[in-house]
Amino acid sequence: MHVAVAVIRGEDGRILIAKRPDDKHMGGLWEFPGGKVEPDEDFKTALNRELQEELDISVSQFEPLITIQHRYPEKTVLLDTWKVSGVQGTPKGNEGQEVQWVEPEQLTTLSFPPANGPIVNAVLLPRQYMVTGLFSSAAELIEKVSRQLENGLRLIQFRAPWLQEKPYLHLARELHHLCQPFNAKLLLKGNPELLQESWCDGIHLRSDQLSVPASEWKKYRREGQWLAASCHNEEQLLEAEAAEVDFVTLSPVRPTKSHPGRLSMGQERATELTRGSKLPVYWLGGLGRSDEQLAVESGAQGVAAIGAFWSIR
Ligand SMILES: Nc1nc2c([nH]c(=O)n2[C@@H]2O[C@H](COP(=O)(O)OP(=O)(O)OP(=O)(O)O)[C@@H](O)[C@H]2O)c(=O)[nH]1
Ligand SMILES: [Mg+2]
Repeated sequence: MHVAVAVIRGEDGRILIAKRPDDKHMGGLWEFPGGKVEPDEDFKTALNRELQEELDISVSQFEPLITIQHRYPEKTVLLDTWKVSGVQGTPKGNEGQEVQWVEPEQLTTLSFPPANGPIVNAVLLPRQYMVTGLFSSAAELIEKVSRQLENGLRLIQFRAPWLQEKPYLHLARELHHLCQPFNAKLLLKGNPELLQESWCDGIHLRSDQLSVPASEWKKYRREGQWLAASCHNEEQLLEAEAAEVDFVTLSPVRPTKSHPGRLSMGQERATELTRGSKLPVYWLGGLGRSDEQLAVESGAQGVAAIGAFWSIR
C-alpha cells in the first residue's frame, strides 16, 4: 500500500500532527497526516487531496524526507514521506480527529505507529553531518570544530582512530563542551558502556560493530542519545536496522581522498540502497555542501563529509 505522508511545517517551525480515529488501523495513535495514493494518481495530487479531505488545507512546497517500507502483521505499507510547507488555510480535523501543532523535539514524547520511528528521527536530524578529519594538536581540533559550529554544523562525529582511548575521550569531553551552547550533538566512537557517560550524545558504530546485538546498546542507552552506524552495502544496511540504530552513513558514494583506492558505489547504486532502507541515510564519500540537494532528492537525509567541512573556512 503506497501511502502519501506529510510532515507539515508551519512558518514558526512547528509540525502538524493528527490523532488517528479509534476505529482505523493504528487507531488512537498520533500520525503525520496523509493517506493512500490511488492507482494512476500522481503523488503530489494524492497528498494535496488527502490534506484537503482530512484537514481542509493545501500546501505548495514539497521536499522528500524519507521512504519507509514497514510490514505490519495485517499489511505492508510504503510510507512515502515528504516535508511540506506553504500551508494555505487553517487546519481542522474534518473527520473529527484531534489536530495539534508541536515543536519537533516534542515528537519523541508522543505515541506514533511502529513504522514512524525513522520519520521522527529524520525530522530531528540536520542535513549535514561532519566527520572530523586530521589534526596535529588539540588547539587545531578545537579551532576547526568551533569554526564549523559557527558555520551551522549541528551534528558531528569525532573520529580519530590513531588515538588511544584515554586521550580520545579527553578531547571528546572538550569538544562536547564546545558543542553544548550550539545545541549540537557530538557522536563518539566506542563500545556500548560509553553511553553511560552523562556527556555522551551518542555513538557512531563502525560497520564491524553491527554484529553487537541491539540489546547491548539498549542496556546503557538513555533518551536523546543517538546511535548511528557506517554502512557500505545492502547487507550492512539491513544489519543496521536489526541493531536498531537511528541513522546511517552510506559510503563511499564517490571516490575520496581519505580512502584512496576504495571502489565507490556511484550515485545510482546509492539511490537504490537509500530507497531500500528504512533508516535516514547520509551519503558519504567525495561529497560536499553542493551535493546536499541531490542527496535529498535521491531520498537521503543529507550529506556527511570529512574533507568538505574540515578544510573549509
Ligand atoms: N497517514 C498516515 N498513515 C500512517 C502513518 N504511519 C503508519 O503506519 N500509517 C499507516 O498507513 C496506512 C494508510 O494510511 P491512512 O489510514 O491515513 O489512509 P487513508 O487516509 O487513505 O485512509 P482511509 O481511506 O482508510 O480512510 C494505515 O494503515 C496507517 O496505519 C502516518 O504517520 N500517517
Ligand atoms: Mg489518512
